[in-house]
Amino acid sequence: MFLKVIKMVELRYGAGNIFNKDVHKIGIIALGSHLENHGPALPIDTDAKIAAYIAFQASLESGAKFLGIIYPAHEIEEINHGIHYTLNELAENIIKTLKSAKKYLNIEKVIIVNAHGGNIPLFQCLDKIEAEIPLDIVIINNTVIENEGPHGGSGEISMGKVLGILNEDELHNQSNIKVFGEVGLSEFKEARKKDPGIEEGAREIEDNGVYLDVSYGKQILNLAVNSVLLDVEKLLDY
Ligand SMILES: Nc1nc(O)c(N)c(N[C@@H]2O[C@H](COP(=O)(O)O)[C@@H](O)[C@H]2O)n1
Ligand SMILES: [Fe+2]
Repeated sequence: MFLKVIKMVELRYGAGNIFNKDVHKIGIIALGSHLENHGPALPIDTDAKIAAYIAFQASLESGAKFLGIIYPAHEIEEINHGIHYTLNELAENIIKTLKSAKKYLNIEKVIIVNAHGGNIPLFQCLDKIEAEIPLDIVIINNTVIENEGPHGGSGEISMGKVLGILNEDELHNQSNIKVFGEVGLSEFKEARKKDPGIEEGAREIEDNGVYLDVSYGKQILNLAVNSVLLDVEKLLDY
């Protein structure tokens, strides 16, 4: 049997352009959706790429550890525009991932950057997640969802242009909700009845269509990155 000798190494936690040496205890992980329709102009993993951009940018600017991205996503049953999983399966996957971050990277606090509206009910599982992993704190940051407007609408189109994932040749078709009913979640009548936010988003697409505004896209992304940086500063104070 080979004894694995772990050589003790003095790690330079304070090195590099970081907030301070304690940021290494903080992990930032992205959560979106990889498999859902966002109209003809945006890819099916738009939410995942937006979440990953915000999480990675915030980790670069703060020095906190970028923990990658969660694969599964949840969605309410009244909305069927992609492949989604139960809240329990999503929570179990997050617990497994964060346990691994604790074990291998000694992460003590985590910020989950969520960019998919269907994951919002994850809040209900926060106690379960915190109870099952030996971490101090888990924050779920939904800032980008609070500011982006309708599903596949002008906010996501404009962020998509900034990120280079927008197909501009299809922009004129994006608001054709007879064909692409997922835009603005317009075709999901039950969801519109149950959630005034979804109804408002659908009406916006029906009344105003979809437009591209690069500075609007940059503004939403910067707001989201800055809100994650604020969460990092809050966690450093604990
Ligand atoms: N997809 C979704 N599921 C829900 O349960 C929601 N409440 C919402 N909310 C609205 O849709 C936008 C999110 O679209 P993405 O899925 O993030 O692309 C969000 O801005 C709300 O307007 N969405
Ligand atoms: Fe989504």
